[in-house]
Amino acid sequence: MSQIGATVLGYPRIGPRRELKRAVEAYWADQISADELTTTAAELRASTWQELARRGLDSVPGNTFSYYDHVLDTATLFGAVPERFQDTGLSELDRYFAMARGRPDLAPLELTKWFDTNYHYLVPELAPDTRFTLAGRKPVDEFEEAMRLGVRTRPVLLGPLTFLLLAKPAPGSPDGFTPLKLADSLAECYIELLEQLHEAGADWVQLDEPAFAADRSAAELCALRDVYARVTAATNRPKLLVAGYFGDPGPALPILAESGAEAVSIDLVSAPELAFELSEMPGLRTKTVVAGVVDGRNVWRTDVDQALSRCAAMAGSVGELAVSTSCSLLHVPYDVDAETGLDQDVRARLAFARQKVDEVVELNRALQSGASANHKHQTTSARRASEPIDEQKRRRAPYSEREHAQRARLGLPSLATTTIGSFPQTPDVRRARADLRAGRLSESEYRRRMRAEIGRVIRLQERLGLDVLVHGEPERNDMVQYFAEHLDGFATTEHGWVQSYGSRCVRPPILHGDVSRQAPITVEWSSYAQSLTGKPVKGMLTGPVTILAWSFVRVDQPLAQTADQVALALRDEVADLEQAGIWIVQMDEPALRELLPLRAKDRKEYLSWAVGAFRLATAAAAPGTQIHTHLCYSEFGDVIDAIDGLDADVTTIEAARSHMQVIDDLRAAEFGRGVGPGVYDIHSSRVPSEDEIAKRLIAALHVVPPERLWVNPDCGLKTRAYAEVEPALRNLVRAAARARGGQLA
Ligand SMILES: CN1c2c(nc(N)[nH]c2=O)NC[C@@H]1CNc1ccc(C(=O)N[C@@H](CCC(=O)N[C@@H](CCC(=O)N[C@@H](CCC(=O)O)C(=O)O)C(=O)O)C(=O)O)cc1
Ligand SMILES: N[C@@H](CCS)C(=O)O
Ligand SMILES: [Zn+2]
Repeated sequence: MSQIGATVLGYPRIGPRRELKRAVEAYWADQISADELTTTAAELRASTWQELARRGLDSVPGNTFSYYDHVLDTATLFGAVPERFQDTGLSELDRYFAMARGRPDLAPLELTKWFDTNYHYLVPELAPDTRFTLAGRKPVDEFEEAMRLGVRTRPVLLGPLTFLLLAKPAPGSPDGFTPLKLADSLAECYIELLEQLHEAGADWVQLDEPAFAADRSAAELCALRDVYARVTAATNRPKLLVAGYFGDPGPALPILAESGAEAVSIDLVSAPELAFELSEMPGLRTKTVVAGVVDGRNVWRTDVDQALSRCAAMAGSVGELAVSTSCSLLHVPYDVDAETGLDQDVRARLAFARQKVDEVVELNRALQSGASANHKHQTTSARRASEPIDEQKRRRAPYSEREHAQRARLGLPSLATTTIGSFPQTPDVRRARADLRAGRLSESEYRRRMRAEIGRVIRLQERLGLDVLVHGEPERNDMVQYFAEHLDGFATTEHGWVQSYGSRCVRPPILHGDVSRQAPITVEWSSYAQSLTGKPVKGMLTGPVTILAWSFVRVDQPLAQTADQVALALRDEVADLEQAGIWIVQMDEPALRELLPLRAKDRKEYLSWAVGAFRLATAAAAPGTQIHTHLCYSEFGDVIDAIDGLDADVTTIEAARSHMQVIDDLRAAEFGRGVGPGVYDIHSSRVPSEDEIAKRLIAALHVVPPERLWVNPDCGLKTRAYAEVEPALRNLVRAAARARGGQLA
């Protein structure tokens, strides 16, 4: 049987030119048939396997393809389809997409972020009566498909424990039910699947268990031991590689070391100290340890000497040593070579997925030959920013004084209505930007079109009767990339797409050096919008933590220091907006929760610098300038104190999807400033009724006094269409008016 040798834990699947995104979206729009979609998918899989084999991997991961999300794939594979999606009369493929995206009459599964990355998965819903069955053949079919092309893959499956730990109890489940209670029945299905893969000729299967990089209870660790005892005891099965990543698996590692699995992989990028601790785990002496020395989540070339010395440290403690990436390469773009516009110095320091495959192969070769490679790649610049000054993180007046000054200046009503910033990015707007990039449109014509769009957005908001207007962000391709394109110290890519969720992708900027701002970035657009209306226009900025969270960051200085550099640049932007007569500035921090360390012991330090960076960016604002912040995409209950610590005058926060759960969190924290719990779920095309919004306002008014309650959607409207946005906002404004008039009871 083959050894693992050089491998990667997973690979991007959207296609080097986003072929899958385009095909899936065309299928949804009825522009191509299911057959055409499956053909594109098969072509993408084939080219991935062939390329990975050609580049010299000894073990090629399989089953890394997904039409939407690998957690959803796992749920459907094991028959965990919530009742509302059964008997719909839909084809298997359409039912799968309905679970992901919903239908007018069917709520989708909840979407949430994958550990501390910018990828989002669909949350399986499990109930006490969920009966797992092996309902599909995807991993087996794809294994056989690859075999026909001459590649024996190593099918990658989401591990049973991580699957259960990522799931949530289905609505209506009794108190005390946890998905983990279904472990026995799920283990049986894994055994059946492993038998099928064995029969098909798979010699290795990878089971991903990243959930153990977070704090886990004794019961969860026990379940890990029991399930793996059961699964590994199966007789007709391939060898098992259990992959832990995104951090130190802590007490899970000795359990896996003593289990019957033939291999474990460890993430030596996030937990390099593990390389020196394996000697304490005798169970590993008979196992293959897959050393995750090539960073699967960042884009810097690997320091070969450092990687080899980590491998060398493990040599005496393990059976076989294999070389790999720290995690799946899902989180990095395909190919540096496609980026012809990048600065040469920056480019020379980068490795995307393809280059990382080459690095793994090269490292494994060096390891086998016992040679120490003499390549040295300095990952990032070593320049240092000046120390942040604590006084710069405090506003000039306490909230009570600021509230007074802002009330006098802005004269807003109770339950003031606003939106979160972006309005629909219409095909015309996106096309104009594509034309600008391609040189088909001049810079001045592009600006003229964006101003025309801003004019339309302002007129619409005036017609609807909103109180605080926005310019609509038409000029932004993305809320982080746009700022990166205007700041020194960042590089941006042309083709560096990474899947964020489903067919949606982002191009994370590359933060490679010291960050600074040469000139105002947003002032021109916000002041143009303000010139068109007598109502206040909110300036719109992305906060330092979110800019870091959604970029590839330098690793040669602490993140806290980089955050303060970004914050100082934004601080200048806030000052310029004030200077231009913008009295309300929103600094979005949707990713504040996203960077929260997986282990509780590391959180205090993170929250301290993250909150500090936000304050550094905003605190210089005059007391009469109203600072808003906006948070979304997460549940914020466990960071509510940090949100309070941001000291923003108004916090708008996603709430509609979580049934206004945030209201209870705010009550518990005695949150004493302006708050806008989102009353309209912008993730769905459904138009919320006036009554429904009014009910949400009633719930909020139990906790927040009317003069501090803001009425707004959950998040920006960029992914929606005007046909939905206009009636939804009309209902929102009407519901607020009813509430102001006390007509809610
Ligand atoms: C809020 N979220 C974000 C995250 N990370 C970010 N960096 N940004 C975010 O907004 N993480 C958490 C969440 C994730 N959510 C989303 C939501 C929506 C998207 C999304 O819609 N992505 C778009 C791409 C956006 C973009 O960069 N647009 C560019 C390029 C557009 C493009 O593809 N152009 C075409 C030509 C178009 C034409 O001719 O009509 C082309 O180049 O081929 C732009 O507007 O200029 C997506 O389509 O996937 C992502 C994450
Ligand atoms: N201002 C941004 C925030 C998104 S989280 C928007 O409205 O799209
Ligand atoms: Zn948002």
